[in-house]
Amino acid sequence: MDKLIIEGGFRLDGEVRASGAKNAALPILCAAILSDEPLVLHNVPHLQDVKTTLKLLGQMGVAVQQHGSRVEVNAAPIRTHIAPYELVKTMRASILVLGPLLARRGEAQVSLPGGCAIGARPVNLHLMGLQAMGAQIEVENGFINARASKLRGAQIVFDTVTVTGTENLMMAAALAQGTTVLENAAREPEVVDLARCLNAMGAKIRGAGTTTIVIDGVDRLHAAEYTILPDRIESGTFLVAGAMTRGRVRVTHTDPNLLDAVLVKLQQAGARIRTGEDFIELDMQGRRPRAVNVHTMPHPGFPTDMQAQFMALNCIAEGTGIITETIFENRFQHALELQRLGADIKLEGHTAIVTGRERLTGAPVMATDLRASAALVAAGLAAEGQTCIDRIYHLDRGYERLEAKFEQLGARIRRIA
Ligand SMILES: CC(=O)N[C@H]1[C@@H](OP(=O)(O)OP(=O)(O)OC[C@H]2O[C@@H](n3ccc(=O)[nH]c3=O)[C@H](O)[C@@H]2O)O[C@H](CO)[C@@H](O)[C@@H]1O
Ligand SMILES: C=C(OP(=O)(O)O)C(=O)O
Repeated sequence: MDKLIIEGGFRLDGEVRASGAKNAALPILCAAILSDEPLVLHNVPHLQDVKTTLKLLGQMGVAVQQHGSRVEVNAAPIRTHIAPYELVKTMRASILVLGPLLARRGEAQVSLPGGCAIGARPVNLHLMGLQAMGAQIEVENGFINARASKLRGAQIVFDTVTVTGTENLMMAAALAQGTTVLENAAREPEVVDLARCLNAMGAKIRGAGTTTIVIDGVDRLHAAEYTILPDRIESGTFLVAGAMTRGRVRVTHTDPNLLDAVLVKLQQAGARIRTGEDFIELDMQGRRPRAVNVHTMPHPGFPTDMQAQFMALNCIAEGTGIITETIFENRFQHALELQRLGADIKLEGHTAIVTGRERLTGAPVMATDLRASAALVAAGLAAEGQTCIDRIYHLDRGYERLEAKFEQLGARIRRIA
């Protein structure tokens, strides 16, 4: 198993390019199932979850061609509606084939998904929505078996805001008979990106980015070409690491509008932030960050996918910061590992009280999930001495060439097999 070795305690200084967003690329790749014409995508990030999705699509008979960040997916030859456990278990987003398979083929057999162990993560709202659209669904032997001769438009109110739930139903509704209204829908930029791509394929979706999305079903979707939006969580991860090392980091090919809640917190932490249309520059001017309070919320609130990185920031900041996680019930596993680097963290239910230490010291640690791993990398870069991070396959699921990009910023980081 690969590990990362970090020699920490040095300022990051430099420029790094953001990749395309994992959480937009994954649903958009699944959207290709809805059409029998090619979907050409640009800015697709090279990371393990994308590879797994392409393998899953390939196994269903979908034709895939990849040249760098350009991926062409053609679902004309699709021949099966089964998403097997072996592939689905590694990746939460594989549930996103359910809606498209059901809409296009009238049938889907999808293993219950895996992914980051950050909470129970049920899919009841995905299933409830599809049932409201006329699907018959049974869960048996670890598989969701769904059937519908033709999905019908429906009025669906989500009990809880769900990102992939909104995406799955939006895709299913694109080919349903009649109009679907999704109430209390997720407003994440990745939901908007999916809606834009579907509309480029001929779907009739309006309201994406608000809490009410209206989808007029169409008979078929056609070929399209689309560019995936930048990864706001990857961008935010580089900025936090820059702040923790009292450095200067410029992220290019990104979109500052996607990171409002995160940039506010970085400014509160004492960072000087400068933005342009497609870049964000953070400069700590050599100063130690100040601790900040963070309360995770659905978009446009503070993203849970940046919570671990801000906990790491508070570990080395001046003062005490309170982190409240409201989305996932088990997303504090990084706290125990950060304590190995000398952090002062008290956990009380879904709250973590973090008192910053002047210095952290390197230690062997274990990555437990994707953003926990990113937090450990940032902490390792700020800690004095050597940090060795084990189980980095979590990191490879969601970051493209992470160590190469950090090296570009001056980090002393290497991968060992
Ligand atoms: C591939 C992808 O885009 N993953 C993102 C997506 O995950 P994902 O879409 O899985 O997360 P959700 O938005 O669905 O989860 C939000 C909350 O709703 C609950 N819930 C969800 C569905 C359901 O049917 N029933 C239910 O109770 C979940 O347990 C959780 O407590 O949004 C999360 C929240 O921003 C991010 O952390 C993930 O990075
Ligand atoms: C939790 C995440 O991913 P997933 O939903 O794919 O497990 C994430 O991207 O932080």
